[in-house]
Amino acid sequence: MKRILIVVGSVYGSTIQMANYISRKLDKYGYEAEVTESSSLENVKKSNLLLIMTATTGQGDIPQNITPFVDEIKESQEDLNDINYAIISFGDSGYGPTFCNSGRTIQSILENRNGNCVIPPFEIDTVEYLDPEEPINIWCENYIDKL
Ligand SMILES: Cc1cc2nc3c(=O)[nH]c(=O)nc-3n(C[C@H](O)[C@H](O)[C@H](O)COP(=O)(O)O)c2cc1C
Repeated sequence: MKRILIVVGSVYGSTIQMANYISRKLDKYGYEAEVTESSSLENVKKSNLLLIMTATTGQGDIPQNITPFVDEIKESQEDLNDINYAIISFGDSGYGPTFCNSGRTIQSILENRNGNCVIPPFEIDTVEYLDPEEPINIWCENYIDKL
């Protein structure tokens, strides 16, 4: 069974709700998903896929709850070619140039460490959806078979 580690960056909790929602869906598809707000490279290596789901805070900043995790990846000297990852970002287009910047920053850190991006970065403009689960359903329809 494929293990998926979902690391969530959130300030107000809505991204955690979406992570729990996707986790339940992944379980139904036969994956073993774990949702966490704090993880480590060691944990990532025990999983088949690292799925980062993150909000953006401040002016394009990464939520504090995942900065230790992101810093560990950034400061690691390892080649992370064995690590498969995907990123789903949540933001608000009203923030203009910093829209979903947290996900973009993490994407570039993982690219620099040579991680293996298995699904194109997916950016959700939360103000576009009345039903917050809708973009998650779209992501699953498009990509679940690529996990
Ligand atoms: C103080 C504050 C700053 C924000 N800054 C940004 C930003 O720079 N870029 C962006 O795309 N969204 C920004 N957002 C929107 C959040 O990323 C978005 O609402 C997200 O869904 C919140 O997720 P959470 O409930 O998990 O924290 C900001 C929201 C707040 C309240």
